[in-house]
Amino acid sequence: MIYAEILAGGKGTRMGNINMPKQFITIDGTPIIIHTIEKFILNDRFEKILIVSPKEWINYTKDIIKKHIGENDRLVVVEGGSDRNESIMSGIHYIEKEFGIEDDDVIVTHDSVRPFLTHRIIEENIDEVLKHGAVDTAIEAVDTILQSKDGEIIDNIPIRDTMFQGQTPQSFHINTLVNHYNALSGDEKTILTDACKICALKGENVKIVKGELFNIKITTPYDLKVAKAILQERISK
Ligand SMILES: Nc1ccn([C@@H]2O[C@H](COP(=O)(O)OP(=O)(O)OP(=O)(O)O)[C@@H](O)[C@H]2O)c(=O)n1
Ligand SMILES: O=P(O)(O)OC[C@@H](O)[C@@H](O)[C@@H](O)CO
Repeated sequence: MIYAEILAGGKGTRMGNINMPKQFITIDGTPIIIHTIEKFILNDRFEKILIVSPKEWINYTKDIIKKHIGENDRLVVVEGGSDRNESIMSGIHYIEKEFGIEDDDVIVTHDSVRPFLTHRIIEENIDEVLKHGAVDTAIEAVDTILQSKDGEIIDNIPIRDTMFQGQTPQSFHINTLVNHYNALSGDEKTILTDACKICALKGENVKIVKGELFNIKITTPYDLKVAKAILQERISK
């Protein structure tokens, strides 16, 4: 089976002083998370689309889905976890409990706050994850990337042609992801900034799907302004 999991379990602290997690802020009258869910609903290859939300926002999430999308049997709201990867696992536990997990079951995970992903990106994630254990979405680095441990002195300037910037979706054979995650040490878990790193750390080949420059993650108030501009100028169409 092919599942989608939209990650909305975060609080959005870098967005500053807001009265709700950033995924619920509206752009053009529609909450960011709804813009994102709408992209996934359009793809009928997903059996279920899980949305992980903070415990205290579950009812609110269900309410706005009802208001903007209506009843949809494929959408399921699940409680998130203490960090991003724990939220992914929380969705997977739900799948295991409700449906069981077969070796060929795959999951396409995506940040709720990246509403500008395209149909092509979703389709390529599905096609590639059916062939590989793990898939990341990335764009070629435009700037030269500097490496510095102390933020003062440059240690290394890697060859730019080999540098990419990771986005989401990130897609996995569910059992592969769970096995690698469970094999991580506590120290390894602390350095994770995404789920593909779980697989990369454990030697799994992670296939790259081409992302888009406009597939931004809305993290700060600046990103919110950029997101409004992307929508108004129809840059992501
Ligand atoms: N426990 C968590 C933490 C994050 N996320 C989700 O992961 C995505 C990317 O994370 P990020 O942008 O860091 O979101 P927040 O953790 O909400 O932001 P901040 O770090 O500023 O608090 C977001 O859609 C967020 O809701 C999640 O599902 N569960
Ligand atoms: O919470 P952070 O903003 O550090 O990380 C989020 C990331 O995991 C994710 O959105 C992609 O950027 C993956 O590369």
